[in-house]
Amino acid sequence: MVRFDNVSFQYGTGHHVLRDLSFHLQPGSFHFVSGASGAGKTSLLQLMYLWHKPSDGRVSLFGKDIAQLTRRDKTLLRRRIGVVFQDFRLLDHLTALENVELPLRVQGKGGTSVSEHVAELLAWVGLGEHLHAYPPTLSGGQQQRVAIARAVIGRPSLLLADEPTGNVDDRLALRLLYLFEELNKMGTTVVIATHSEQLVQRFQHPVIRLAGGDSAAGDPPRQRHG
Ligand SMILES: Nc1ncnc2c1ncn2[C@@H]1O[C@H](COP(=O)(O)OP(=O)(O)OP(=O)(O)O)[C@@H](O)[C@H]1O
Repeated sequence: MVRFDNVSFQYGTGHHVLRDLSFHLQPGSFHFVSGASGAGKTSLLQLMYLWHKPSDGRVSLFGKDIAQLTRRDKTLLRRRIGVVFQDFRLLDHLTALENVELPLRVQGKGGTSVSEHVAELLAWVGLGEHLHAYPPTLSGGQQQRVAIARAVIGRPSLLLADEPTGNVDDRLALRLLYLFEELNKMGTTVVIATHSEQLVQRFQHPVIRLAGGDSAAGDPPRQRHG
C-alpha cells in the first residue's frame, strides 16, 4: 500500500527533515506516526499524499513509484485517499453536512439516504447540533471534525490524518479513534500522526517513530512496522 525505501526529504536546500527512512505499510494496516514537533510527521504524510517527491530514495503508493506518476495518475490515486490535514480545507459557503456529502456527490451519490448517513456520522463525531452550520461559525476543533467526517465518508483505501485529535477532549479523541478503527476493519489502511503517547499506548498499533532528519544525525529513526 505504502512503501518507503531509503527515503530522505528536505525542503529546497534546507536541512534533512527525513533521512534514510524505510518501511512498508501493508494494505489494511493501522499505523501511528509519532515524533516531537518538527520531527517531520506532516512532511511524511504529505509525501504519502503526493505533495512532495523524496529528495532521495523511493516512495511507492498502491504499488507505483510516485516519481513516475503523471498529473492524471496523481489525481486518480488521490481519489482513493482520505486526508485530514491541519488546515481543514472546508468550503466556507457549504454547510457542515454539505461539505461531508461532497465526496459522495462527486462519486454520483446523493439523495435522502446519503444525507441521513452523513448526519449520523456528524452526530457520532459530536456535531449533531451543527449539521447546517457554515465552517466560519464553527470552532477549530469542530471544523476539524467536519474534515474528519469528510475524509472517512467515502471509505477511502488509505486514510491519512495529521493530529486529528489535537483539538478535542479525551472523550472525543477516543470516539475519533474508534471511528478510524471501524474504517480500518472495513479495509482502509490508516495512518495517524499524533503527539499523544497516551493514544499510541492505548491503541497498540505499530508506530513509525520519527526522530527528525538532521537533528537525529548518527541516530537512525526508530520505528516498528508491520
Ligand atoms: N514548506 C516548508 N518549507 C520549509 N521548511 C518546512 C516546510 N514545512 C515544514 N518545514 C520544516 O520541516 C521540518 C518538519 O516539519 P513538519 O511540519 O513535517 O513536522 P511535524 O513533526 O509535523 O511538526 P508539528 O508536530 O509541529 O506539526 C520543520 O523543521 C519545519 O520547519
